[in-house]
Amino acid sequence: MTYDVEIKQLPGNEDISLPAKMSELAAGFDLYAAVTEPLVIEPGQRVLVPTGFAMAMPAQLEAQIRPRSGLAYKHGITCLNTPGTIDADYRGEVKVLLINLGQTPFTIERNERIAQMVIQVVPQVRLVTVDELSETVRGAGGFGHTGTK
Ligand SMILES: O=c1ccn([C@H]2C[C@H](O)[C@@H](COP(=O)(O)OP(=O)(O)OP(=O)(O)O)O2)c(=O)[nH]1
Ligand SMILES: [Mg+2]
Repeated sequence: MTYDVEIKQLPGNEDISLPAKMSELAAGFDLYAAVTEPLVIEPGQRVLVPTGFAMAMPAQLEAQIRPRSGLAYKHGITCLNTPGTIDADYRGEVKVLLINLGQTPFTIERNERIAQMVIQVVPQVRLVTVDELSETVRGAGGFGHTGTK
């Protein structure tokens, strides 16, 4: 099924590319930095990077902001809150929270691709409060209880 998702370029960002897929079957739309001037992220520093656009999705969708593996592998640049969550009712500018986990400063240029956005269907769920939960073999086991590591 194909969903229509509205995106709106925000004033002053006409030169910033809108989210775009880099290959025909790419899962994510790459997001571009709307920084006004080159932005240096020092090792260990986190920055909230504007993208220059806002969006409106049908109620059953969410958008996830994920790191780009190339930036992560080559420079240690990743999303701190990965995956970031864009709610269907959010109308503000989409922003990307980056952190530099590398050992050297990294400079983001205006209109550079900094992250990607994957849009997914969120099942409509109702939470039902109960006194007893159904039993399972796993029960309360977790956090590695099936192995030694
Ligand atoms: O990487 C992100 C994460 C969030 N947002 C925007 C869209 C999202 O709908 C809103 C709220 O995000 P979230 O629910 O993760 O943050 P919160 O700390 O719970 O804030 P709020 O109280 O506004 O929900 O912020 C972004 O632009 N980029
Ligand atoms: Mg929230």
